[in-house]
Amino acid sequence: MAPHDIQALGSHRCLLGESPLWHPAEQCLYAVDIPGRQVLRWREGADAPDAWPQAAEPGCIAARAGGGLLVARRDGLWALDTETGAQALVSPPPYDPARLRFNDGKVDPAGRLWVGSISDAREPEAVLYRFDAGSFAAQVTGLTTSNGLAWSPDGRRVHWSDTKAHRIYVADFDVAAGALSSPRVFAEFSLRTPGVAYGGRPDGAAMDAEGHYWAAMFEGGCLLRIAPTGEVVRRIELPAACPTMPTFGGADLRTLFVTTAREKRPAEELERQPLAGAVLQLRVDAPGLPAMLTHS
Ligand SMILES: O=C1O[C@H](CS(=O)(=O)O)[C@@H](O)[C@H](O)[C@H]1O
Repeated sequence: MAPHDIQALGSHRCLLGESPLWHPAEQCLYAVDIPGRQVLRWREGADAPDAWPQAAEPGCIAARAGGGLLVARRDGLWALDTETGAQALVSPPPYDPARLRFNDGKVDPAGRLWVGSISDAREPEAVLYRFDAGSFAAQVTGLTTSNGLAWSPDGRRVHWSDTKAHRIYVADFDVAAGALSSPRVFAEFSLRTPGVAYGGRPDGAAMDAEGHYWAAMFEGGCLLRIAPTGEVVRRIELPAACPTMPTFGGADLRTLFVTTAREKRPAEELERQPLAGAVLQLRVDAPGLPAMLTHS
């Protein structure tokens, strides 16, 4: 694949794909379809993914050190045995599932799962949690759509976003303690303004080995590569208006896989953008950081 030759991974289309994960031990791609209520896995060369139906919307997944996945669903945190298909509740949710569900999540450099929630009514009642030793501890409150988690290559800075607020934040991170401090705005984007072209809002993200943060811009139809200073240094246009999250994969971690959404998009847009809902793939120069495994 030439640079910026953007293709769909097979013919599968998600309603709202999210949480792409290149499994470092299995060398294959996983993702979720949130409203489609499925965990998906693409094996090398397969057109259609394997699918594990879920009883509630899965917001994100993480690879477990002992094998299988953790699935953060509206109704709690679940273990999924990808060999047998068995599912077991690990923890109930730390919120009211009638109003919130889990959204973006990622494993920190010490193997703890961090996962945030999203408010169905898009009120600022969502929280970013750390899950460790069997319990959730709130780390950031007052969010609307917790998203965009990514650690710097040295593990000393953590980033997250609030999609509705159009902001990405950064904080110092103490790996041993699993604690963030000095949160500040990393990058911010214009809200929708009548008469002005809309650039989208920051959704899921991935970090490359050079310490640049890649943000999917929901309704902006692009990926942004953002330097550690917060400056946007590159923009890659995508053939889908609603990318939701990138992740680095392939043997050299230089293939960027990007989940996208087609749910609730206008019919004329879907006609113009037949790849909406696909997992997109493109080659990039700087490799990404491998996904961490969780010990939970
Ligand atoms: O449900 C979701 O939607 C949001 C986009 S928005 O909050 O509706 O603008 C997306 O960012 C999120 O990742 C997804 O889970």
